[in-house]
Amino acid sequence: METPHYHIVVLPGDGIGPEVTREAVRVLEAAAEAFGFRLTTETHPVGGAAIDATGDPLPEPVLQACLQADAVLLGAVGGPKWDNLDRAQRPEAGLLRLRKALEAYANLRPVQVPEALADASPLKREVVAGTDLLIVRELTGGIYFGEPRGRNGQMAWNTMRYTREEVARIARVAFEWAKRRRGRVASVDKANVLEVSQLWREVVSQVHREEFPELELEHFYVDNAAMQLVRDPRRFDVVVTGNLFGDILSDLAATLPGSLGMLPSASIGGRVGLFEPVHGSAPDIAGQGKANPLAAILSAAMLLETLGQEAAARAVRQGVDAALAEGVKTADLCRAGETPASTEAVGQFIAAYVRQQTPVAS
Ligand SMILES: NC(=O)C1=CN([C@@H]2O[C@H](COP(=O)(O)OP(=O)(O)OC[C@H]3O[C@@H](n4cnc5c(N)ncnc54)[C@H](O)[C@@H]3O)[C@@H](O)[C@H]2O)C=CC1
Ligand SMILES: CC(C)CC(=O)C(=O)O
Ligand SMILES: [Mg+2]
Repeated sequence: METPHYHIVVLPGDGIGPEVTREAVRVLEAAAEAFGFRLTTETHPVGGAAIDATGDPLPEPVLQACLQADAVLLGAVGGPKWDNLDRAQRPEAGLLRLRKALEAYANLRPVQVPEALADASPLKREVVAGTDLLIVRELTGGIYFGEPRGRNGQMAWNTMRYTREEVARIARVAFEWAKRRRGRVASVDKANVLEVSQLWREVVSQVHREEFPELELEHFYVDNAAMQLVRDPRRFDVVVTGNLFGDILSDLAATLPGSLGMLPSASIGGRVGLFEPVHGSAPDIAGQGKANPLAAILSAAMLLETLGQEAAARAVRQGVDAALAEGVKTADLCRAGETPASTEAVGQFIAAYVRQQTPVAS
């Protein structure tokens, strides 16, 4: 059989983006070696780095490279240096344009609390231990993209807008994942106030009734969902919600494993998937070798899975578990008295672990 070959575009971005992406690429290269596939990478600037190089946060050649790749691995964009630019010129605008151009409308954000992290959470161990939920966030619609938008001297305005089709397709993604998991979907909206949420609720209910009646569906208002997520996270299996609510709830959910540095994501829907940690560029710790690379490494595991390299993805996840079990972890996960490992040391540990794995004979 011909050796599979994957071409990955790597967009390190800004702040800790390059630091965590370097470790994710190290682990991907180890996986290719151990599991017998070919991996080539091509690295481009995005966000602030691209603004500095070209004046544009998503230069056209970078976008074209992404559209032609097998997958895109991104670090994070943004930082104080670019905070005073007009909205459309900011690093974040480049990322939003990339998501839209890739038609990556479904953002999958798994949140798990492995045993080794139950004490890293600011919440009680008995509340968080064993949490295993999946946030399915709509990524190319809602208030981040709605028109009209703008500002004048006296006011500013944005539009939260969803079509029936946009809601139905993200609802289907959530129900399909629930089928493969524990069969429960929680849909989050603000239907007691917003028309757009009333439509959201109506369409999610219709997709449930007509296409997935065997699954369980609950509706939550977003304020209550935020409270329930920290009060009793294990009640959730799949959580489906819009762009803004999903953005906020996923950072909130990072308190469950104890750090934003633990949450990976996959953004899918178009031909090319985009894989990136949930966190941002963390300017407060950039350049210090402190950043937790696990969110980026787990995003690389999601990339491998999406490309059909399930065994390699499993080995990467086991490598992450092994690092945590052995206490090879960055400062954000350490309790008093524990010695933190550097970003690089964590990546090296997991790459070495993956290299030792023997693929299952096919
Ligand atoms: N996908 C992306 O590229 C995103 C970019 N941003 C941008 O990032 C910049 C900073 O935004 P913030 O609100 O500070 O959010 P942030 O996610 O960068 O940081 C929030 C807090 O979490 C910590 N943190 C984040 N990732 C970490 C990691 N891997 N290891 C250890 N600690 C970690 C940071 O040190 C900070 O205290 C802004 O310009 C923002 O627009 C924010 C979120 C997503
Ligand atoms: C455009 C990004 C900065 C939005 C964000 O925080 C995210 O996607 O998690
Ligand atoms: Mg966010």
